[in-house]
Amino acid sequence: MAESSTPAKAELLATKTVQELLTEGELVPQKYVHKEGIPDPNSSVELMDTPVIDLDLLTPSSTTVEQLDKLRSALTEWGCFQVINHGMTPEFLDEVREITKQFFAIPVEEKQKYLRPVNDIEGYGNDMVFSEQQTLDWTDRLYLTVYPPDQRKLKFWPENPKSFRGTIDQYIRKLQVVTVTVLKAMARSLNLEEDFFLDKYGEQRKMDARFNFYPPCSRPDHVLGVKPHADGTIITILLQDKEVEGLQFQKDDEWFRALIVPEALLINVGDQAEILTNGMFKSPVHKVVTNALKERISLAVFCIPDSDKEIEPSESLINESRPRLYRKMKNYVGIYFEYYQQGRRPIEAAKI
Ligand SMILES: O=C(O)CCC(=O)C(=O)O
Ligand SMILES: [Fe+2]
Repeated sequence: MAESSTPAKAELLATKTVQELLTEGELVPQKYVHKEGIPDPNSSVELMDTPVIDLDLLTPSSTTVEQLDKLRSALTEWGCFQVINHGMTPEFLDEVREITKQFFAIPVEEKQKYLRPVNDIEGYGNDMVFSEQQTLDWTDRLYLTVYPPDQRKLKFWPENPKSFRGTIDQYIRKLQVVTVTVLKAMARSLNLEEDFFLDKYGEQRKMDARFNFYPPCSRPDHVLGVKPHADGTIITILLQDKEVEGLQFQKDDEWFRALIVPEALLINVGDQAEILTNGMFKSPVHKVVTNALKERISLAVFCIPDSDKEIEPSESLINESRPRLYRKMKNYVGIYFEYYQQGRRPIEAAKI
């Protein structure tokens, strides 16, 4: 989640979408080039060994100690895991991927109807640009608030493909159930009260969806699909492309490739869960590399706590050997952007 709120006083610059650039010529503009180069953008990077967990085995009635251990060690070591048996068929997930591809494939002029206004976060376009110095991401996006339903700005919701709105509505409904089950299991895995994370997620919880489209890029050794960042969420639920890799996670200063499991959702811890667990769960730094030949899509759904909730480490995870690492924060996503654009990790703002 590289964007979350609109900062008050930045000068916003309009840019073209990557798809538009590509219709104009082959050359990658300097604004996208990381001069120092991208270390190892391709498959010589090792695969992560995060677990694939059956969601059914995380429900209170069927959880075993073994499952919770598996979950806890994935979230403390990597900050992410993949989940299967989440109540959606592989065909339905393919449909979600398909409508994403179809939206980005409609003519540019038609997509312009959904264009993100320069000072808004929602809509179709690319990164908000704050300075001439910002290195841009090689991606086009559609960013939508998808939950609660009454906060949807339908003017940004595509009518083409026809099934877009209905399919996303259904997908988001299913994700409510997944989110509740996962947040409860996360709490139980740390011996916290089952509703610990859910309470912090709050009544006024929000979900934003970011549909990502990464066109092929002729310079994968110097251009990133998404710069390294951690998400400002409590958790993020990601539907990856079924065939094309690109996502990488950092662990102990090394990068690892996320495995594609077509029928799975990838769930990662966000900064707010790292704060709530006093650093027990890691909000992992991740990035997306580009591919010279193939396009890639993904759909990230950001679970964002009620901005009125105070987010601070659980007392039960603070002790002599693990002193309190973070202070109390409110509306974390409000500070997220400011830090991100300065190239700093927003979670630093919460560090004691
Ligand atoms: O495209 C991906 O796989 C990940 C995108 C991502 O990290 C994000 O949108 O925050
Ligand atoms: Fe992310």
